[in-house]
Amino acid sequence: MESGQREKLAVASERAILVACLLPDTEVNPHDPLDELRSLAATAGAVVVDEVLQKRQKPSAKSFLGKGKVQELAERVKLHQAQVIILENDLSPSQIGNIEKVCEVKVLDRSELILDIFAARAQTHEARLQVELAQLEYTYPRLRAMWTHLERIVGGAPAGIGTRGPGEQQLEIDRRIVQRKKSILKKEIESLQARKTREVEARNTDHFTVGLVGYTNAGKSTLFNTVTDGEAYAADQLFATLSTRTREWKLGNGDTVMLSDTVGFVRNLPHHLVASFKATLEEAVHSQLLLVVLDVSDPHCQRQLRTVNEVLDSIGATEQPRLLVLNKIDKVDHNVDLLLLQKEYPDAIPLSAATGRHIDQLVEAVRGHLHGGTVTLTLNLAQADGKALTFLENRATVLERDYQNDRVHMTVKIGHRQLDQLKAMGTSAILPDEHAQTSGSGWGR
Ligand SMILES: Nc1nc2c(ncn2[C@@H]2O[C@H](COP(=O)(O)OP(=O)(O)OP(=O)(O)O)[C@@H](O)[C@H]2O)c(=O)[nH]1
Ligand SMILES: [Mg+2]
Repeated sequence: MESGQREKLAVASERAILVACLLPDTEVNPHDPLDELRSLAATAGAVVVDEVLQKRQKPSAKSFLGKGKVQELAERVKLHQAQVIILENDLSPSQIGNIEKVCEVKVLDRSELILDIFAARAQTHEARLQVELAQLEYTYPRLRAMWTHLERIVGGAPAGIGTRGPGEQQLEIDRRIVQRKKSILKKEIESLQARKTREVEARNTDHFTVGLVGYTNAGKSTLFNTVTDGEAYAADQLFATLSTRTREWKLGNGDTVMLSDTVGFVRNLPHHLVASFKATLEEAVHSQLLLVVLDVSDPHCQRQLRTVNEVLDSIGATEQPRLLVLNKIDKVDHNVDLLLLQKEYPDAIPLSAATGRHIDQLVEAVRGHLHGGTVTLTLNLAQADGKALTFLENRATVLERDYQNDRVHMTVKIGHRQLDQLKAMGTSAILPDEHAQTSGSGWGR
């Protein structure tokens, strides 16, 4: 085949060969380096017909894999009548092109596979815009590079990913048009984000907000449905949820919080996706408490927890407390991971979102965070305490506010961690002693 391998990036029901090139710093499961790629491929609907591993000290500049390995792949493609090669590693456009030339089938890297899944799943207007932008940024240069050494232009409207997002058709369009399209998409997304931020902030002042975060397939949507009678889509596949949903969670005794379900994380999420899905995670970034949901029946749950914490740090969700939820305990009896996690995180709550077991403990813990402690303080506005004031408005619940000249006396409900942050921000702002005192119980957990 001399051209057109990549006219259609979707891999649904295609025969796929999975390949991982293991470099000294490749972050995969050493016992089964292809496990995650396998689930991603299955989620995208590919049929895996073969798996290939190669160990190298560094990638080959030309085709990432060694020359002999690429030859071997070409033979395996023929043997299994494979239609696509999917690599664990992220390749440069020309490396992809070079493997395609030898193997005569299309080649996708991990980021493109994830993009493909996102493209198929994106349901809201915003999610679609984000996927489209990410495809323009990531896939377009790769298609373009391929194109330059193709002699013949394949006409006709492509199916599959090309109809969902910007696919092969874009190849015929001038680069400048793509640039213009990108900036229009960015503007549109920015305005959606700004609106969302305003909505989230408005919600935060009315209600205590709780965000569900975690690795994809951890059970966030199941937990969301269990506690809110919501109807978030829960399914045994990766990235079942692609946009955020928020509902009331009644904790009993008249206590209500707003709970948001969010998109799941995955190791090494392509950075264009991290950037573009930040908006989807906006609710999580701004929520006052994060419930980190972990699937303890997954043998890689420890690693997944690390990924989740890293992603949260990278999107700036660092101010609110994180409460660890050890989900799917109905699937395991005292496995080692569960015991280790409980030892390491004594506040973690083991439960089953599916059966409802120990949900009451979660409710109690959230209630503890909701009530936090009450602090009375005075901000001296003449001393440039605008920052502290904004912080309080966003991160605490203001119960009372009384302006007197250049001072504002406030009573706020605030968590431990937030109070520490407030203090670190400039204690001159807070008049101590008789004005600033903490009261009440139920701090944290
Ligand atoms: N056995 C068991 N299965 C569960 C439990 N919670 C969730 N599941 C199953 O795990 C799968 C994934 O659940 P979801 O709720 O869709 O997971 P998610 O975290 O929302 O996933 P994404 O939306 O992809 O990020 C589904 O098949 C659920 O039925 C549980 O407590 N026990
Ligand atoms: Mg979900």
